[in-house]
Amino acid sequence: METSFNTMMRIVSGKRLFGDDCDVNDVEKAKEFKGIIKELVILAGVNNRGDFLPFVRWFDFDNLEKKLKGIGKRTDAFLQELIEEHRAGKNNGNTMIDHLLAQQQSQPEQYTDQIIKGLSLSLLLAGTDTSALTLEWTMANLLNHPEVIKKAKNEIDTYVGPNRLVEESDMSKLSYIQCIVYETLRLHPAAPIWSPHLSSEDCTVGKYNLPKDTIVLVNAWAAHMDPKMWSDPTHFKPERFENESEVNRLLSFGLGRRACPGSNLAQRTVGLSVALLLQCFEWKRIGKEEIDMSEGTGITISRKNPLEAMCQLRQSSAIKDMY
Ligand code: HEM
Repeated sequence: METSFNTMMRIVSGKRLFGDDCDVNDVEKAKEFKGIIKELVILAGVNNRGDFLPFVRWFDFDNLEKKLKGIGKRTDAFLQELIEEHRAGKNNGNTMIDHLLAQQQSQPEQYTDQIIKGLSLSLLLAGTDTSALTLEWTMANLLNHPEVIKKAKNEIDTYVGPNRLVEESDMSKLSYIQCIVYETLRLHPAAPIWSPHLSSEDCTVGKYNLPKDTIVLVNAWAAHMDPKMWSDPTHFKPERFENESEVNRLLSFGLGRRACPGSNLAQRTVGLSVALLLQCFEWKRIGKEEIDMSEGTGITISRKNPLEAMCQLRQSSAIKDMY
């Protein structure tokens, strides 16, 4: 989660907030914000009785409103501080906040601080947990399939070799690693239920007639498990994506105008992270039993139990040079 948080923070504000070389105050703030994201993701997936029985809202039985207001204030303070740092010229550069503040100069009514905070939060919320979970599920799948690890390492050894680390530009050659990421996105789509879509005109989906303005909730997870769509759907088989056209059947990033704008970034960062983890370490399960693949609850598909694994540095010149 810290890696994906750093990636998103670099885009939004140009800072990394986790790592040995980071300012201690920043690390403290980042820890707090990481906690906020976790809480928000959990709260977003909670069933609110008040949505179904409006009179129940008066009582706020589960304290949901109070919790959300509290988190809202903490989030707002974190993001406002980021904006003020940029406004004061402390962190200026090619970042999202800087570009939006530049727009604020010419169109202040359009680009208010509130809008800038909202956009920053959308990226941090939508991009952090999803990418981190996908990486965790990928590693869990790999630990249960040592033969896949072996094939992926062969690919890295062939196309990158032992003398340097994998770079982003190598990813187009590491097609098997991409297949591993696709297969993980099929089995564990981090955002299984798309954001609500609305039919803009009368239409038919499968055997259902949808009148205009019907809210449609798509369950990507269920479609990915459909035996009519995928052979042996519950099994982890990255090879199924060696036929490139199969990728078009993945629904993990939504479809249409509201599809995920971070899909390319997410696939690249997860793919590169997996490649580096396999290039630099030997991986093993902590016991003989397979890794438990039970899912937790919430709006994103997290693991029920955090992944635990053993790893050992691989002996190669690229890795030795780093130490
Ligand atoms: C593996 C990682 C990710 C997965 C599985 C994922 C999945 C999704 C899904 C299913 C949607 C809803 C699409 C729809 O309703 O049609 C969505 C929306 C969105 N995602 Fe992602 N996402 C990921 C990473 C990211 C990243 C890295 C970013 C930011 C750079 C991002 C930003 C967004 C935003 C802003 C939306 C809302 C788009 C809109 O409503 O117009 N996501 N994502």
